[in-house]
Amino acid sequence: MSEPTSPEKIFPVSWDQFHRDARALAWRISGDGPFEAIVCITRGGLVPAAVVSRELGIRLIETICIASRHNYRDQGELMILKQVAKDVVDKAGGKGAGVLVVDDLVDTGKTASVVRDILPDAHFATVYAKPKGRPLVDTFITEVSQDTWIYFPWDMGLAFQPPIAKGPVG
Ligand SMILES: O=P(O)(O)OC[C@H]1O[C@H](OP(=O)(O)OP(=O)(O)O)[C@H](O)[C@@H]1O
Ligand code: HPA
Ligand SMILES: [Mg+2]
Repeated sequence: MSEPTSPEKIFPVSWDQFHRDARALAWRISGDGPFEAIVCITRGGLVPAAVVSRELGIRLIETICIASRHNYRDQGELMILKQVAKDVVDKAGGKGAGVLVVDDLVDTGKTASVVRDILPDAHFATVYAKPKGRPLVDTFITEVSQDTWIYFPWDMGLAFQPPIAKGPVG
């Protein structure tokens, strides 16, 4: 079932800001390791996972491929397109101890709870968090309100801005 999602506020994030926030995430979790592997939740987790793996020197990177928003913002059925490889799940007792799970954000928490079921002892880190999903993450950098939509740099491009004096367009 899709949920009605029409956030009132927007939070646009530039590449520069995202890099700084992802690096801050690496700093914050640097004392929580050591981590043997990163499990990155694609696609949004790919970029922060690259930054965190570089900062913390973690070279074993696995993915779990999950899609839930098939029509842009509206959340639909959550589909696991690719599972975590067995050798990574089997590390440190089979519950994810020593594994760092990385995603761009936690919103309703549905994606995070599915991954937690697979890796209950993993450390779960996201760059951004909304209140509903926040209890499911161990570490995040910035919290935004539930009615805020985060625009990631890979979803945006440069666009002409009409002068303020021209008034609102449309
Ligand atoms: O907490 P939730 O409400 O589950 O939402 C958070 C998830 O939604 C987005 O992924 P999406 O399924 O849209 O796929 P994408 O990463 O490929 O953009 C985002 O990257 C998170 O993984
Ligand atoms: N922005 C981008 N993708 C998302 C969001 C958001 O606020 N919530 C869930 N997926
Ligand atoms: Mg995602």
